[in-house]
Amino acid sequence: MLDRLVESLETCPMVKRGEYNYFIHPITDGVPLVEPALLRDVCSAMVKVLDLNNIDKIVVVEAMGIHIGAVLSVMTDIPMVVMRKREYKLPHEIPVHQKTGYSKGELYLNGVYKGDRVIIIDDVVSTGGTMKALLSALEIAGAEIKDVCIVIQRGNPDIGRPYKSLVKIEVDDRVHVVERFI
Ligand SMILES: O=P(O)(O)OC[C@H]1O[C@H](OP(=O)(O)OP(=O)(O)O)[C@H](O)[C@@H]1O
Ligand SMILES: Nc1nc2[nH]cnc2c(=O)[nH]1
Repeated sequence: MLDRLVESLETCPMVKRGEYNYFIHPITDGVPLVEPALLRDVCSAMVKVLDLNNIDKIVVVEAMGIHIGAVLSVMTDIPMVVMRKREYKLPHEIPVHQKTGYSKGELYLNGVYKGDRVIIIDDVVSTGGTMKALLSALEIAGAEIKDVCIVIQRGNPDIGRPYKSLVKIEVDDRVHVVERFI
């Protein structure tokens, strides 16, 4: 099920972002082309890995969680919430600070309320900064986090709670897939 993901990761191009070795891949960048079969493989694997019983909302973070969340939402009929990089100043909007290995900024959560049973999905976890920001916003909202699944785990980042991933990679001058969880 994940052969296409593994093969495309092991052959994807790398660039430097400062001192950070950044891999460029369709799932994490939408570049150069997102093949439907790859997206289908990833979301089918997520359906197998995630506990989808009694879930109110799928929560993703702008930007490269959106395409995965959209496909999963259509597959499961569970609505999706997108945590944005732009504020809307809606009532109950929750702002948090995001820091990754190469960037920082603000994230704004709307549309999640006390008692919502949510799952979190994202394309990659590296320093864990984005997940920690999202988790803190969901805690403020009073949501119940039922499961977390991230497509690509880069190293062993701690996000302050257990999470699932489909593949684990190590990155030097190229990507090495060191584990596949399904
Ligand atoms: O574990 P971390 O170090 O936080 O890195 C993981 C995050 O990095 C990317 O987000 P980013 O906001 O950089 O880019 P995007 O807008 O292309 O998703 C990616 O989509 C993850 O959310
Ligand atoms: N595409 C991509 N996204 C990331 N987010 C955090 N690290 C990376 C990376 O190396 N590549």
